[in-house]
Amino acid sequence: MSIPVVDFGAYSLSETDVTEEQLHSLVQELKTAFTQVGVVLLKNTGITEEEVDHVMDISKTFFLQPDELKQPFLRGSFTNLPNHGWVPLETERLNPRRPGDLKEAFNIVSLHPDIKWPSSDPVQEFRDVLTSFYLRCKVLSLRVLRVMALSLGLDPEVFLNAHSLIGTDKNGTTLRSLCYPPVERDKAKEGQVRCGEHSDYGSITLLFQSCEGLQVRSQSGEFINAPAIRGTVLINIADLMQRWTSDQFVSVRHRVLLPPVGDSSTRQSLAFFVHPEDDVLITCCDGANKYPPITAGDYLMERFNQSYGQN
Ligand SMILES: O=C(O)CCC(=O)C(=O)O
Ligand SMILES: [Fe+2]
Repeated sequence: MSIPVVDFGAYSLSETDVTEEQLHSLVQELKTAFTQVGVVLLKNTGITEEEVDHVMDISKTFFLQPDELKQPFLRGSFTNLPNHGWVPLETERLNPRRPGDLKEAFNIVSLHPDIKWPSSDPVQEFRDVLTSFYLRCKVLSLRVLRVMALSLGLDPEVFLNAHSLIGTDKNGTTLRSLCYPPVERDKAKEGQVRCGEHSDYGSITLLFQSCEGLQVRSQSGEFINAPAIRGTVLINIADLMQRWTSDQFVSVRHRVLLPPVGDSSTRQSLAFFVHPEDDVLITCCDGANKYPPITAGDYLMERFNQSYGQN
């Protein structure tokens, strides 16, 4: 298996007039990718390498600060936003059978003006840079969701209607900036990895990577290295979308292992996890009733409890 690369230029963020013909060809390409592989690399989306670099640079500056400066933003300390904030090293297990993941993260779930942001001298730009990137990812996601609905012969608005409150506390969509620090092999615990194997929880995920390291599991069960091509965004189907489409779109398991011995580099990535509104009831879109209806919010809480060792 290899990950298909699709040119999204005709419907990129800077394009306002996509023709029927161009849209039709994107619909076909994304249908093949999402029904057969579950993942695609999109190029020419309108989100530039420079934008991604800028978000990664300011994020790295934040992560390199001492923990006591990050502590006030700890995940779990924001009222009504259980997933918002800083996730320290080794506190999350995306595969609950492994030790804590060797990664640090910052999750942005809501853009509400009252939320407090890191703003000390070296990270004064953090809020503006991450907010504008969040909004760019939101627009791209909505374009992709439209193409996805068309590819299943559905009303083009069907997924969009369930994603109209992205960036508010009624919707779980999250921009997560991830940082995988250099690994000291002799200190790593048995079975510990950078990011345990898992599938994502929501509709789709957009992923920007600084370098290779991500592995994606093919439908036949082997893990393959995902290329990190500058200027592209990797988009994968997540579990709720698979359920919503009665398994027509397939979500993919993926992971980030430890780097090879002797490689002491830092890895960074930016993941935009797209979710429907919390109160949207997800029922199979083809009427098949293959899975019982569940609200997007209940489904998400169930999955978080597994990753943070509760339940
Ligand atoms: O960092 C990566 O490349 C993958 C991160 C990921 O899969 C996740 O946080 O869900
Ligand atoms: Fe993931």
